[in-house]
Amino acid sequence: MQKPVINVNSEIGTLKSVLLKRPGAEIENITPDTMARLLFDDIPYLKNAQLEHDYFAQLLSDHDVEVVYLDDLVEDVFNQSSDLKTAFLQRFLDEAGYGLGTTHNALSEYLESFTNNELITKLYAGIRRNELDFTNDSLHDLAGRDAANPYLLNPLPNAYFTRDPQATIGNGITINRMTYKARQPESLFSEFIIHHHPRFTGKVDIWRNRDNLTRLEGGDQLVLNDHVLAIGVSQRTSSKSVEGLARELFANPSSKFDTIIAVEIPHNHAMMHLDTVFTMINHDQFSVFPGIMDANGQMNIFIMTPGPDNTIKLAHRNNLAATLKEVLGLSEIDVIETGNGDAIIGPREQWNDGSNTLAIAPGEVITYDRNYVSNELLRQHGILVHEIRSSELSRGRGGPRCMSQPLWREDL
Ligand SMILES: NC(=O)NCCC[C@H](N)C(=O)O
Repeated sequence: MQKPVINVNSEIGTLKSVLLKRPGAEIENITPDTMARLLFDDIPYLKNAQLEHDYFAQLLSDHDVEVVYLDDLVEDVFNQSSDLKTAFLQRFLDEAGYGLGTTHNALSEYLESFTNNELITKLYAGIRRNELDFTNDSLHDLAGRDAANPYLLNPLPNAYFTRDPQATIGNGITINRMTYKARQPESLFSEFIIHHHPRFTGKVDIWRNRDNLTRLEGGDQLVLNDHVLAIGVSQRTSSKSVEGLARELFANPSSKFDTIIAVEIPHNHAMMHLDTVFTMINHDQFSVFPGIMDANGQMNIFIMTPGPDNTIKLAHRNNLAATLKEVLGLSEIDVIETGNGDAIIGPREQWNDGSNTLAIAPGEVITYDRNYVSNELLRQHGILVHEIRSSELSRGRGGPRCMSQPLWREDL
């Protein structure tokens, strides 16, 4: 492996480079009827969502963070090679259920008629059934047809949550098999740029690839330090994936990771990933939503470490703070409760991603402005908090950590 191009050995090291996706036309293809399966609870107003996102990007740039747009990287590769573009389109259509037949041919021809920039916008935005005029005379298409769906190609409105389709860990990455159909195409883009963009080709360890059939999402993958990960066992990440990743990381000589804490959280939409209820904000400070614990403050946590002959040792724990102290070698930690642990404010602010902080340096975070109780509490605990506007972005149920994929953090 050459000089690394990805370096993420913590959740808090000074952020130097990050992958974003600005919300685009895909947001305007959410309707009340499709909202639930597209994993939205409301329809954001695109113009303001973009303004809010641009503000987020500007704040990052102002702090010396390189902002890289995922779709720009895809376009770079399309511009370099029309063969790679065609192969990508074929795979995209194949996974959408149009491997061959009349619809495949019509869609292919339609997509190839755009400039590369427009094409990428289109792939994210989706294609409506009535956008193309063709006669469907293929059994292949008739069999797989879902006439109730207004789209031939579904929009990908969750693409601005760049945290989830892949996850950077150390000098490598996992390219994730997403849980729901609504998000599965997103990691095709990640796979494409990691394999083909000159910034990454041959320079990144791929810890786990997209061909795995068990679900894994980046919102559940937290890099606590240069050898310890926390991974949520959640609505989106299965225990099988956590074990598979542990096997890979423990056995691969390029990996320094030797401890994974698998943290079981409730399986629901309000807290679909571990980072919606738990983030690291300083060496010894964490934001936690207490609703993930039972009335006695307990939960299911498994510490995984390498055993003899490629086995994995499992140790059960039930207290999050005690487990963090144990695996991070800390004598004390500061657990800051979302909404100050209040029975109403806590769940309200968690719903709008009050726990989902993005650390840009130790003790310095970006949060949504609407979570003012949690933000004030963070300040009282000595954290430097930068607030971003959040009326529209929050409607997709993800916050600053969800909207960002670090590519480089300074080592601690
Ligand atoms: N890491 C995150 O928690 N990402 C937020 C993803 C929200 C998106 N609407 C989803 O349900 O997948």
